[in-house]
Amino acid sequence: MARKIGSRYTAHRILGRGSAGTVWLGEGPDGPVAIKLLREDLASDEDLVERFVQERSALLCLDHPSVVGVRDLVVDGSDLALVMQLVRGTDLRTRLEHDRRIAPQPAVSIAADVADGLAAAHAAGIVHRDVKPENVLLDALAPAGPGGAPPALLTDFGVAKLIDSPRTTRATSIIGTPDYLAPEIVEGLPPRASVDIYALATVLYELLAGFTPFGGGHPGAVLRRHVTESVAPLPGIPDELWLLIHQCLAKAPASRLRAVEVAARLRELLPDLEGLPPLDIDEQPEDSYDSYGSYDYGETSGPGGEYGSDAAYGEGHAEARTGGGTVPDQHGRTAATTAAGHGAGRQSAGAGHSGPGQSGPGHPGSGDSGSGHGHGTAASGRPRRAAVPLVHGGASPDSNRDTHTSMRVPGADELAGGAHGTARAPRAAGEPRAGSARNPLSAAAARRRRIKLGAGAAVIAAVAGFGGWLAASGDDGETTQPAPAVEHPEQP
Ligand SMILES: Nc1ncnc2c1ncn2[C@@H]1O[C@H](COP(=O)(O)OP(=O)(O)OP(=O)(O)O)[C@@H](O)[C@H]1O
Repeated sequence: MARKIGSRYTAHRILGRGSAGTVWLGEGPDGPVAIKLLREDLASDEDLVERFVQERSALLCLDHPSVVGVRDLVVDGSDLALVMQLVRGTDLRTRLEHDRRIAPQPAVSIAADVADGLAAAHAAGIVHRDVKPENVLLDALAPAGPGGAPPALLTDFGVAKLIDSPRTTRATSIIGTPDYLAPEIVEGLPPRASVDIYALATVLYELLAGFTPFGGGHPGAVLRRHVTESVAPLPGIPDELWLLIHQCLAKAPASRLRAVEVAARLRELLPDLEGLPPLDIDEQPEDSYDSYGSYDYGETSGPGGEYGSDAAYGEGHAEARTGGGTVPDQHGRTAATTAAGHGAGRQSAGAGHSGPGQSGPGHPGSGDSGSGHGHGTAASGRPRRAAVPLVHGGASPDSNRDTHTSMRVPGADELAGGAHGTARAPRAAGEPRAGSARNPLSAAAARRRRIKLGAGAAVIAAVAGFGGWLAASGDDGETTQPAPAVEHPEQP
């Protein structure tokens, strides 16, 4: 059923739903558009409406082929709407869930497009802060690029921050998508352009591997891994490509490349990746993951359940996010909004991309930990990462696709309790698990495994502390205004 949005737009039918609202196929004076109609509770938030209007010019000025253009912002009675360029296609999450893994050449082509979009945004002083497959749209009508990849466009600039309301924002809070959060955000530093690079590298890794490098299990465990764990090379990945991903996943923001460099380097790699099949990686959950005391998101309870409780998240102000719509599957991610941090100038705990125990770039297979990923799965019957339900009303029963979550930023001592220097090592399909009786390297591997289990015990203790860390916050953080939506990123 059609409805008017302001005086100039008509919304015809729902294209999909996200955490912030519903996206409609609409019509404006210049033709078809996509209209993101924000949730009523957001639209009735005066502070948010004010920020929405303040952001208007910044959002409207970003004009790039790899960025979904914002055409208009409409404030009309109880309607608050973002009018966008209509992209006819699908989002990258849907594609990934269908294909599970994407071959190197099209994956790199998609990532290069996103890097181009980020480069334009960063040059304009805008940090996205929510780079993830859901926010990458694939244009099915435009001519395909290398490896048949459709052109990719980054969307939702500034939206995550807009809905990050002041009353829920504390200097000590993290509000975000755990899988894609850069370590410095976990440590409470303000997000700079380099957080987008880290998230983009995470997305590229995920396209190639079928899972994110540090994801899986309890969100607290995911955050800890960003700070304390290194990532081992994906089996079979071309060295140059791994080098690039590894550099962009550096713990120290300054060690990461700038978006413009990432785009150029990715495009340079494209010819050599032609014809390569998707990586052959075993992504079954591994029992070693249990040593982290972690949980599969898919096993979390529904609204009001274990992870939906205020106690589990301390501050109890998580916002409901709705999902569903045209994207049929359920995910366990939350938008990467974050409170403006504090203590600028602090070093990342895991500073330096060649920290202790971290696998060096360009050494495929050198990771030595058997720690698994515990990842959920797509429509294939494998367990899935479902959402961490954090509902303050408004989420429909089938809409656990995305949530906002909020946690207290851990102290240095809390982070130091983690498994420093471990490298998560994905296995090639069919390769025996490290330390198993079938593994020809079993003596050394078994020794490492014992060490790992010892570390695991320490981690269980640390995670217990981490749980307290999650539960203990609430009144200790001073209430702050969120950082301005348009930032002036310090280029790494
Ligand atoms: N400009 C657009 N053109 C066409 N379809 C769009 C456009 N923007 C969003 N969509 C579709 O609308 C749906 C919801 O998008 P939305 O941005 O609200 O949520 P999301 O990004 O999937 O999740 P979240 O906002 O919770 O992170 C998605 O399926 C997306 O593919």
